[in-house]
Amino acid sequence: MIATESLSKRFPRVTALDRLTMDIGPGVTGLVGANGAGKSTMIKILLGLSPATEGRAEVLGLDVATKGAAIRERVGYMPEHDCLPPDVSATEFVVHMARMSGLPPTAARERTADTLRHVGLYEERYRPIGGYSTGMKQRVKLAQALVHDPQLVFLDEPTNGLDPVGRDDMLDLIRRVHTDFGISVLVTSHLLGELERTCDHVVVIDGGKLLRSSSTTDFTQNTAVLAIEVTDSDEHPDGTSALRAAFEERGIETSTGGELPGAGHTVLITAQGEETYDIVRDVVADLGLGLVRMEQRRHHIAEVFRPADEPRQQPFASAAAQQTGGRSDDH
Ligand SMILES: Nc1ncnc2c1ncn2[C@@H]1O[C@H](COP(=O)(O)OP(=O)(O)OP(=O)(O)O)[C@@H](O)[C@H]1O
Repeated sequence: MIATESLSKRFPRVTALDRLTMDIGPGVTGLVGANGAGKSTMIKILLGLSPATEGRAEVLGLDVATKGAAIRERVGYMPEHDCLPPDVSATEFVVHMARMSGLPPTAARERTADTLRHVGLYEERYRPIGGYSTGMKQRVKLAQALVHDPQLVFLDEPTNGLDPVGRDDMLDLIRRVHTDFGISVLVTSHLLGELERTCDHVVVIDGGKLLRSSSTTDFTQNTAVLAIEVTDSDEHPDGTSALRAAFEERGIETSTGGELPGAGHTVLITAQGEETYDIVRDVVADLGLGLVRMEQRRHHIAEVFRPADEPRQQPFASAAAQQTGGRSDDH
């Protein structure tokens, strides 16, 4: 779908993209990087709106240097910043964008109604956009990117400014753009964590350079940590503590499951090999407890780039910012 080869973009004072080579297939792909990493610059080059300084890129097999108009016919674009006219309704605006894309009047109206229904704006579609919430405005921007039924959409920071619930809704919507309509998606974010459940593939850039390009499952490989949850019993009213004590007696270090709800009932141990599973089975049986869950923990994408001993190299927003949906330099 997208291929770049040694792509660079130099502004007088800054190199926004530095010899970046990548290959992106169909599906939902996340382009992740801190603010200023070069994400928006990449999208503008891929749309043929801004020329690269060197290197080349193709979108849907079309050269960005010479086929910009043909690319924009086939690709939808949701820009990062607010760009909506306040005095017109979502219907008027999206119909206008559909007409600009070349749809005849009737088709434009029909596609607009369908698309606004899909993004969850059907009820409010005749109200002026100026009175919309941030989440509703983001949906209008998404609708205008989809209205001409593109093969691919570029979504630039679509969760920007949304609260955690609004972000989850938007991420679900993005996933459905692909599953319901077969449209491939390139979505940018400065929050690694939010792309984990949305994207099939993640490309990470920092300072205009490619840090990593992998499928999401490669990022989230199994760890050696086993999470175990047991029932309580009459003999052991606190089954979790009894289990921890039994492991410690056998020289197996334990910890609890972290901050998540219910984590206090989860015991974590490090698997040394297949025999660890037998040990767990025997320990739980000896205590007369019920085994509720035993599973291998998976990495979270953000952990891959947040090694505990190298916090200064972590190029992305802090975990706290990820949880609150905040960003340090909103603009
Ligand atoms: N037209 C321009 N002229 C000069 N410098 C620019 C221009 N556009 C972008 N830059 C610089 O290029 C670098 C990459 O910017 P870009 O907007 O692509 O980053 P980004 O990853 O999209 O971040 P953000 O989410 O903050 O927009 C930044 O240092 C930015 O200041």
